[in-house]
Amino acid sequence: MTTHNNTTPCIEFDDVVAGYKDFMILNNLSFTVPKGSITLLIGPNGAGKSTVLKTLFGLLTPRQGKIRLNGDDITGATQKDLLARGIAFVPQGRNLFGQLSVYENLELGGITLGMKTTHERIPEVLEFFPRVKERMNSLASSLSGGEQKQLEIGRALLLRPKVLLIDEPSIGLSPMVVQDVFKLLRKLADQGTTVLMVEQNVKSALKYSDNAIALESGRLVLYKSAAEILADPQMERLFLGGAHTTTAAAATV
Ligand SMILES: Nc1ncnc2c1ncn2[C@@H]1O[C@H](COP(=O)(O)OP(=O)(O)OP(=O)(O)O)[C@@H](O)[C@H]1O
Repeated sequence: MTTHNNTTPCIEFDDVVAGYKDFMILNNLSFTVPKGSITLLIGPNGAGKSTVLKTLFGLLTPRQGKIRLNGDDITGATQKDLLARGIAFVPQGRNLFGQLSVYENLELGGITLGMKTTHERIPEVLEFFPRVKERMNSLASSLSGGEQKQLEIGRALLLRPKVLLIDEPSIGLSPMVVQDVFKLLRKLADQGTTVLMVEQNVKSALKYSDNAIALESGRLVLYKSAAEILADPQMERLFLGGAHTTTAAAATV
């Protein structure tokens, strides 16, 4: 949680409807994510949090509405275009090539950059993760869960993303490693990266976030600053997975 006052919109969802085949998950969803902030997506299982990230990363095409990045319409843009515009996605779970080395996994992350740039950037990314750096030549599958997640984040950082989408980074990590991941995200946001994160570990994540958006059935039910939520005596209800609060009606959207 910081005292960021930057309200320049980076990501805008404008009346977005999106889903799988004929089943719509996001229902007329509108919100704005300010530049250089960490915004946390919260809500019960199946609310559509991951679907927001997937839609933003071009894995789903909105059926209706607009998505904008720094004012540019990116609705329906290809993943290649979105990567070129600086959007990186760290999905839920493990997404490494276990039988390749740590270094080779990083090389693959830089495939759109070309090998020269990738090799220049790998050392700078590894500076964020000293333990991963020590294991540079080990198989990715031999890293601990926390180190593997750090490597995945490092692979995304190779692209020097302007927007980092990250889905449940804390899964399978010890509380201390989770704090390290959140601290790193905070540092990146303070340097200007816009972070949109899905995280079940709400209370802990809020401490490092600027704003939170609560979804229910693909609809926005609350948009508040992290500070306000943390100070709200009813906030525990959010952490139990139900985003219905009496504050929802008064939410600032
Ligand atoms: N590939 C898919 N095909 C069809 N339905 C899907 C697909 N992926 C997700 N869904 C459905 O979309 C809905 C929203 O899923 P989503 O993963 O966005 O929820 P979430 O809020 O991230 O939930 P969780 O906290 O459980 O991860 C769920 O009902 C889910 O079953």
